[in-house]
Amino acid sequence: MAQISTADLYDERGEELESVALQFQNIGGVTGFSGTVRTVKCFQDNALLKSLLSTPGDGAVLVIDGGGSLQTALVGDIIAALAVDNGWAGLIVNGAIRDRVAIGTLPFGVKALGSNPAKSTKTGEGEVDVPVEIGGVQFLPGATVWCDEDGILVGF
Ligand SMILES: O=C([O-])CC(=O)C(=O)O
Repeated sequence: MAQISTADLYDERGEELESVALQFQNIGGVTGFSGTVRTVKCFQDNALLKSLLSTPGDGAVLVIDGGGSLQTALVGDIIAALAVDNGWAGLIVNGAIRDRVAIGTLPFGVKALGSNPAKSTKTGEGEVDVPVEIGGVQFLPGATVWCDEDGILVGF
């Protein structure tokens, strides 16, 4: 069954939920997705998120706070396919991705600010499952996030 639209969910529960006004692009092959929030905070370096997406996702959505940098891609088609194989529901990337066309064929939700063919560094620097803020909205690990073409809602 299709998930409830974010607009209908907002009408039901708006006061309890936060809505992200920052405009993300819908890049994945699935646009409506939801799940428990997990987080990674990293800057132009994607080794940490790759290792996390190599572990079981159990239907969670990984919120990647790349500081809004569009200088390098944090996710490409290989990492996105890894996430699909490990049972993640989707990614919200406060930053750039690459391999946009290939990611669009995956049965997977990917929202990102944009794309850039330049790759990220691979030092592993960053933090996992810390609170992150995107567009003025806090994402706490363990919260629930709902995404579709209209936007992103987060709450409990
Ligand atoms: O390796 C990277 O930096 C990301 C990438 O291109 C991929 O996931 O395909």
